[in-house]
Amino acid sequence: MSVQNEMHIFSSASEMRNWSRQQKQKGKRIALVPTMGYLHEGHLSLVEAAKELADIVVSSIYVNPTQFAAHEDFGQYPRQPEVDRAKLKAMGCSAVFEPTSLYVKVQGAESEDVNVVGKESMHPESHETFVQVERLQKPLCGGSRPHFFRGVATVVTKLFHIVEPDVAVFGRKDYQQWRIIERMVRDLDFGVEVVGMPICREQDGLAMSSRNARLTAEARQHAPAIYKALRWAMQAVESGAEKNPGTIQDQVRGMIEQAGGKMDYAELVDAKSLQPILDASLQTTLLAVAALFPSKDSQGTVRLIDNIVINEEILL
Ligand SMILES: Nc1ncnc2c1ncn2[C@@H]1O[C@H](COP(=O)(O)OP(=O)(O)OP(=O)(O)O)[C@@H](O)[C@H]1O
Ligand SMILES: CC(C)(CO)[C@@H](O)C(=O)[O-]
Ligand code: BAL
Repeated sequence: MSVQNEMHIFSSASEMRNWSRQQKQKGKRIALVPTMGYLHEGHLSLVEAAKELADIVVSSIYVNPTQFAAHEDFGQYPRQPEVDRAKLKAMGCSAVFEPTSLYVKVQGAESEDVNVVGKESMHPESHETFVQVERLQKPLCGGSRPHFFRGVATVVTKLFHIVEPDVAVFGRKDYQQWRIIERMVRDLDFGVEVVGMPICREQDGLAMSSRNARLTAEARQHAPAIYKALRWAMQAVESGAEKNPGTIQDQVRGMIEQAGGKMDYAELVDAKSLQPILDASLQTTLLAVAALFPSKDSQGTVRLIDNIVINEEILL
């Protein structure tokens, strides 16, 4: 543990938990903002929201191997811990949890976490307990990243057990992730309130994402087409001009592909159940997309996700 200008930095789970418990004994309410680092304004908006919801904000920075498959960008994921710490300190975070690993290796094993590649995700063979949110994890990102939400739910469970927050703040850019954590907390009786905050965007509409830093200059210029397509769809449904999910999905795909994106998916689903819909005008609808744009690193592509909620007032 170290203290940088009053901000505590923990790498050990037990030290983190002890500190959290001490704060609770003093009557403090704790908010957790889980991240994978390389922080931008989107992350900082979550910290800002967390400050309003609790007395103390803890942020975690951990690029979690179990939510990556071997062929994905775990190695290329951008990292800048010193800069991140300075940003969190400036935002008034009280503590940062930065574990080196959250997955226990068999004593004496030679390999590091990321060198032991499971069939679907990266974790040491010695780790065998996972949390799965059965139905919500399947559609959208679960289609092309079948390992992903199992890794997310498992690591968020661990973070909740270590930090023991009263409230945890997530971004709705990762809309499916937010819904999955909400459901996990409800189904498994975690005593944590889950809050989802709106998407922060760059001036040209591109959703802020740590992975934007990996885009080529040209791809960065073209990627705002994602948000333009989402806005077009929202306008088309809410004005009554279009309600057929298939037609809207095709248009959105076309607009993103024209900008050089390779589509993973563009889907209209019910905003709560994430199940396919027949008529976009009848319920609050999530239009979620994932598309690949060229990267400047050896991975070749960057997978960007974004979404828009249509007819939001129906759900409210
Ligand atoms: N643009 C954004 N607006 C609001 N919240 C965001 C935004 N980007 C990320 N978040 C939220 O920040 C938290 C941590 O996300 P993460 O560290 O993976 O950042 P990220 O920018 O989404 O990275 P990437 O998409 O490249 O993995 C998540 O709850 C995520 O939804
Ligand atoms: C929630 C999370 C920190 C779990 O690793 C990650 O999926 C993210 O940054 O969105
Ligand atoms: N925010 C999403 C984390 C991931 O793509 O692994």
